[in-house]
Amino acid sequence: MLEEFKKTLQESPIVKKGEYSYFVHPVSDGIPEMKPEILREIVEVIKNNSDLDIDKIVCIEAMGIHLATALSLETNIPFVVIRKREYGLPGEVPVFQKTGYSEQNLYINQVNKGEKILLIDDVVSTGGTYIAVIKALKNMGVEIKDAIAVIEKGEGKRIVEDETGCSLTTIIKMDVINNEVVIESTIID
Ligand SMILES: O=P(O)(O)OC[C@H]1O[C@H](OP(=O)(O)OP(=O)(O)O)[C@H](O)[C@@H]1O
Ligand SMILES: Nc1nc2[nH]cnc2c(=O)[nH]1
Repeated sequence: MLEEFKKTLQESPIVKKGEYSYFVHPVSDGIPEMKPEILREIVEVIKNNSDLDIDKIVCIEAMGIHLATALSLETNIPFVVIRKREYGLPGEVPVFQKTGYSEQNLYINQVNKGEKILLIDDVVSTGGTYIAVIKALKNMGVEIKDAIAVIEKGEGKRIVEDETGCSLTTIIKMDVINNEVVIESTIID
């Protein structure tokens, strides 16, 4: 279980974004090509480790979308996308997202007070994205039953949990050391 995911992650090219060492992997970038078995394994692990008594899956553009799609097809639970585009629809909530290499606004639409959700994204690294999104969803009165970041890079999980009080499930913990991906643990170890 997770063998192909671990192997491909270890083979990730590393590119520099300023000082930031950015790994490139199908789960987090859509390149190199995604092997369907990696997605299947991720969905299986999420199903086994989540409360699926929820109203919807909520993912973050762009690289949460294929994960939410795969999970939705497998569970029959609908999903919505927190977009990078502003729509100006009634109730839209803007969220300022700052990562290790970028900053921009995200926009939450069609997630309602009192709804139970599973939040999913591909990576947690500095924690900037999850902290901003979780705080906004909590302020909106949304019940986050599970928050999942498939790949945990560095200390992102702890940072998010300390800052939001919301527990974050991650499937693979890794870091980039001396220009290479080092896998530290997986959820099934
Ligand atoms: O923990 P953080 O440091 O905040 O990093 C995590 C975020 O970075 C990536 O998003 P990015 O903004 O690169 O967008 P993408 O999904 O469109 O690639 C990733 O999808 C997370 O949303
Ligand atoms: N693909 C990818 N996404 C990220 N999101 C935050 N950090 C990273 C990274 O190093 N690689």
